Amino acid sequence: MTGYYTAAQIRAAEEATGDLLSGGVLMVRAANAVAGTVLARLRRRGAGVYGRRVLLVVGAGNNGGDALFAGATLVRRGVRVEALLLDPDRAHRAGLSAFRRVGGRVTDGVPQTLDVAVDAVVGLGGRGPLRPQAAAVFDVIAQTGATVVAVDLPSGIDPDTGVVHQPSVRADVSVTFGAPRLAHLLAGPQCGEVVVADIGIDLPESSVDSPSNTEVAQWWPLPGPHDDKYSQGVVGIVAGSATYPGAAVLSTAAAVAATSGMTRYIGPAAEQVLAVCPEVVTAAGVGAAGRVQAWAIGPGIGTGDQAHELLADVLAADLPTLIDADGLTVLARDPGLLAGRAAPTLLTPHAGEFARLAGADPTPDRLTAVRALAERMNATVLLKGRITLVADPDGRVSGNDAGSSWAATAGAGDVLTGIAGALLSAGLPARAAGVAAARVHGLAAARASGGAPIGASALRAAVAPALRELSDLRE
Ligand SMILES: NC(=O)C1=CN([C@@H]2O[C@H](COP(=O)(O)OP(=O)(O)OC[C@H]3O[C@@H](n4cnc5c(N)ncnc54)[C@H](OP(=O)(O)O)[C@@H]3O)[C@@H](O)[C@H]2O)[C@@H](O)CC1
Ligand SMILES: Nc1ncnc2c1ncn2[C@@H]1O[C@H](COP(=O)(O)OP(=O)(O)O)[C@@H](O)[C@H]1O
Ligand SMILES: [K+]
Repeated sequence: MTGYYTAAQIRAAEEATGDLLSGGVLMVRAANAVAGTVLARLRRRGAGVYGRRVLLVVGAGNNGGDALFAGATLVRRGVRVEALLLDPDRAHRAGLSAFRRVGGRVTDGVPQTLDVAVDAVVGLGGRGPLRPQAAAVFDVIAQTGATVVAVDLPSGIDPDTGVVHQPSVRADVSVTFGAPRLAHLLAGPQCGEVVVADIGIDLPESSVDSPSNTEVAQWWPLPGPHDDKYSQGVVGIVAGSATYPGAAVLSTAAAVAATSGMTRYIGPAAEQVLAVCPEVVTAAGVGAAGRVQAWAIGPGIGTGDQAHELLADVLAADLPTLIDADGLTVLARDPGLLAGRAAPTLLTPHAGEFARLAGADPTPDRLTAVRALAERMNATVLLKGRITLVADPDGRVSGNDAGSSWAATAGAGDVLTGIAGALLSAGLPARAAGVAAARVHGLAAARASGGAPIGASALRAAVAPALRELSDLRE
C-alpha cells in the first residue's frame, strides 16, 4: 500500500528528525536523489552524461536548494549545468555557493539545446499557478524537447489538493522525498513517473492510499479447493430497460468475468443478457431472485417510479449494495432510502451524478468533496475519472490512477459496476471492492486499447486477460 501525505505531515516528519532543513542532511539526501534521477534520465536519452546540458530553474525556497546542491553533484560528474535564478536575491545561499564552487554557471536564458530541465521553482511551499516569469521559461523549455524533472512535485500544482493551476509544469518524472504527497496521486498524470527517495524520515499511516497490483491480486477472490458457486459470492444485478438493454448486458457480463461466483439478473433485458452470458440466472423481480450476497443496481434502469421501487426493494434487503447511474439520480431525489441501513453501501457517481447527490461539483478539490459526501451519506463513495477516489464515511480514501484514459467511453461505468458488484458479493469491504475494481478496469482498458480507441464491450472482454496478468502476481 502506498500512502499519500499532506505538506503539513511531511513537514512535521522532517521537523521530528531535528535536522536543520536548509543545507542539512535531509537536503543533501534529497539533492543526491535529484542528481541520481537526472543522471538516469540523461542516460535514457543517449549514451554518457559528460558534456550533456542541464538547466536548473530555481525558485526562492528550499526546493531550489535541492536543485542547486544536485547541480553541484552533476557538475562534478561532467554534466554541463546552468542555473536560471528566478529570484536571485532569495536563491538558496548554501546551495548556490556549493554550485558555484564547482564551476556551475548562472544564466539568464534557456539554452537552445537542452537535455534535461529541472523544475525547482516551488515544492511543498507552492501556492497558486506558476508565476508569469517561470511560465515563460517553461514555454521555451517545451520547445527544446528536454526531459522535465520536477523536484518534489511539478510547480503550479497544489501539494494537498492536486489542483493543477494554469499555467503549471508538466513533468516527465517527479523526485520526491520520504513519501509521496497527495498531489502525486490526485494529479498523477501531471507528475509523470514518481520516484520516492528514502531520506530517513518516519511517517504515520496515511488516511489516503493506493494498493499495489500485488495487493489487489491478493484480495481478488479466486476459487480454491473447497469453493463452490455460492461460496465465491452471488451478485444480483438490477440494470437496463427497454431503452437501455446494453447497460444490462455490459454490467452483467462484467460481473461474470470478474469472479467465478454466480450472477443473477433482474430487469427487462433478460433475453439480451442471456444471449451474451447464458450462465446468468434471471429472475422476475428482486424478491424472486433467491440467494444473493450483494446487489448492484442502477445502470439504465430509468429514473421514474418503477426505478424508485426497485431501489427501495434492493436497499430494504440490507445486503451490501452498489448504486450507480440512474440509481444515483433516484437516490439524490430521495436520500432517505439509505436510512437505517447496516450493510455496506457503495455509491459510484461520475462528476455529474456526484453534483446531483452533493449539490455541487466535485472539482476542483475532489478529495475534500468525496470525503464530505461519504460522511454526509454515511456510505462509501467512489468518484469516477482518470483518478478514481473511493472514500469511506470515516475519511479514509483509496485512490487509483487508471494509467491511461482509454476508459473514457460510453458504457465503461456499467463495466465497473459489474466488477465492483461481484467483489462486494465475495465479501470485500466496499472501499477495497471499489478501488480493486477500478484498478482492474484501468488495466483492462489499457490492454484492450493498445493505443487505439475502444468501446465498453472491448473493455469488458479485456477483464479476463487483465485478471490473468494480476493473478500471476499472487504469492
Ligand atoms: N520537508 C522535507 O522533508 C524536505 C523538504 N525539502 C525541500 O524543501 C521544499 C520546501 O521548501 P520551502 O518550504 O522553502 O518551500 P518552496 O516550495 O521551496 O517554496 C518557497 C517559496 O516559493 C514561493 N512561491 C510560492 N508559490 C509560488 C508559485 N506558485 N510560483 C513561484 N513562487 C512561489 C514562495 O515565496 P514568495 O515568493 O511567495 O514569497 C515560497 O515561500 C520541498 O518541496 C523539498 O523540495 C528537501 O530539501 C528535504 C526534505
Ligand atoms: N479520463 C479518464 N481516464 C480513465 N478512466 C476514465 C476517464 N473518464 C472516465 N473513466 C472511467 O470510465 C468509467 C466511466 O463511467 P461513467 O461515466 O459512469 O460512464 P457510463 O455511464 O457511460 O458507463 C468509470 O469507470 C471512470 O472511472
Ligand atoms: K518543483
